[in-house]
Amino acid sequence: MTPSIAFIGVGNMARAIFSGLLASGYPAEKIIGTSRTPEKRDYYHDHYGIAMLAENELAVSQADVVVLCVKPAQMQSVVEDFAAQVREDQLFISVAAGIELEALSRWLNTDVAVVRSMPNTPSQLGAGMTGLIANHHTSAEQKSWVSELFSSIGHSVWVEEEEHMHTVTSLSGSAPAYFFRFLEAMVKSAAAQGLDEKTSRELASYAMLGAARMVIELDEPIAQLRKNITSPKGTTEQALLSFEASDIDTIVADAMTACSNRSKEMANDFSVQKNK
Ligand SMILES: NC(=O)C1=CN([C@@H]2O[C@H](COP(=O)(O)OP(=O)(O)OC[C@H]3O[C@@H](n4cnc5c(N)ncnc54)[C@H](O)[C@@H]3O)[C@@H](O)[C@H]2O)C=CC1
Ligand SMILES: O=C(O)[C@@H]1CCC=N1
Repeated sequence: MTPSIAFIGVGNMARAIFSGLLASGYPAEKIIGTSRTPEKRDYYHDHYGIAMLAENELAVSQADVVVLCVKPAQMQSVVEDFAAQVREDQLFISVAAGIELEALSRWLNTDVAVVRSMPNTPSQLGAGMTGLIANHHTSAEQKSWVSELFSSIGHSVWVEEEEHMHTVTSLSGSAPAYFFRFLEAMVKSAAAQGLDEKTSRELASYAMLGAARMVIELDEPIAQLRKNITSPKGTTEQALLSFEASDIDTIVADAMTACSNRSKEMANDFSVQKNK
């Protein structure tokens, strides 16, 4: 039987996941969303055909699987508000950055299966990448169902150590924004060279997509793929020399470290020590 899934907090990430699920054939009548805003409830019901409820408690009581999609700062009060409704046969999946399994289990206050995920917004096109880790109440069967769920909207990877979720956040959860920022800079530079935005956007984004596909589909080191484009005394060499002059490794490492560090700070804010 297809499990019913409740999305608590319907914003960017919840919409990305359930629209990906619907596109992959998940039945709309098995999806519930919650929102406190009547207009948003009407909109999501009308556009996606899913049930939209005002009460998180009611949605949780009707679901087999609950996907927690509110912002990290809201998570504790949202979860504690419905914790009395939780049944031990349910499965909870959090998408929140920085919130550890221990904190989620503490707020749920029941020996229930909890999966911490770090998805990304390309999930809405079936092109997502999600990092996953589960608590010890999660059965092998539940983990396999979660793998299938996230595979229907892209790819997923289980990590061994919860600490690795900080790195996952900086590598795939937040990373689409880095690539958008890179594209924005490219389109801006092309405009300065006189090319219109629509044409620049198409040229640069297909170059990005093609490069990503080469990394994924060809079994070659990334550095070799780069070298294959870089003719001695050619054009690419000049662009890459410019990146090296700006110390691209440091620019990227600093950004990824800042991202992971913020995730660690958020974990610390909700840790058991801090909440004693
Ligand atoms: N946006 C992204 O690319 C990613 C986001 N995440 C995680 O997803 C979660 C949500 O992020 P976004 O979707 O970007 O934020 P968002 O602000 O778009 O969505 C959160 C939604 O929760 C709703 N909400 C707040 N309190 C509520 C309550 N008591 N009951 C019901 N709904 C409530 C808000 O109205 C909002 O629509 C965060 O925890 C974030 O860390 C994870 C990976 C990627
Ligand atoms: O910026 C954030 O906190 C969320 C988590 C990963 C992507 N967006």
